[in-house]
Amino acid sequence: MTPGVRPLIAGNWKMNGTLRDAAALAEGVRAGLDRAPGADLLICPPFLHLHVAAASMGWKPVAIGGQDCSAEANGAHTGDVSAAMLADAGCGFVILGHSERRADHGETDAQVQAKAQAAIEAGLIPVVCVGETEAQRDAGEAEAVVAAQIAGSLPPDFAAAKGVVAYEPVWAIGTGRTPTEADISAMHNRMRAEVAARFPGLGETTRLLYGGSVKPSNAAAILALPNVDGALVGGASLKAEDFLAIAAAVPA
Ligand SMILES: O=C(CO)[C@H](O)COP(=O)(O)O
Repeated sequence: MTPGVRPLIAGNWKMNGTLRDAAALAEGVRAGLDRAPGADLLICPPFLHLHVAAASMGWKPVAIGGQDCSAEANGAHTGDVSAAMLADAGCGFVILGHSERRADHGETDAQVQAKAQAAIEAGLIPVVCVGETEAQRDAGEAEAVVAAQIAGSLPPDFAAAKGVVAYEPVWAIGTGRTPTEADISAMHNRMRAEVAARFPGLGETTRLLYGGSVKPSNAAAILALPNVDGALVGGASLKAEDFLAIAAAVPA
């Protein structure tokens, strides 16, 4: 953890479940909140399930987020959802630049930066994802790739808007494989240096999350690492029990 920074445990539900599932999952998280007093919690349902999740929370105290937004404010952009629409639906956050968006939709750093700026202007906190592929790690390029993604994906207002960076090595997502604690530490230390250099006076306390096969059994060790200020959880966030167990693993 980073001294003075309140941890954030975020659940990315991806494209899973029905309205009924979303209501039950959100209610399960809300009902178990007292197990995780040491962290802020964020759930990111699919767009169509945002309203039932928000209603279940009574709009608080678990934050709600989208999984993407348009860089455009409105207009003829079929299929897109604007940042203002997310805010209107009860969101306080939005995940941007997830590796699945970068891979499935060809999103570039410049596009992610534009989306993050749009999110900030709509009053949302962007959670910008970065991370290397397995080939990039094997080639010894992991830190350089992540540093370049940070340089290219974060808009100038990012740190002042309390933007969050999530390190998610692509090869660790949904695979059950995680980097070693030493590798996570090395990457998060590098990320801290990059963000602090880019945003002097603010980047030192920017929340840096780790994501990629986080589960109850490995959460405590990962969350105890310096410069790891929380987690972005995929599969394990689909069970309230597991998500809350991860949040409860935040060091006191
Ligand atoms: O979604 C994640 C959180 O964004 C990330 O992809 C990790 O997924 P997981 O490996 O299923 O936890």
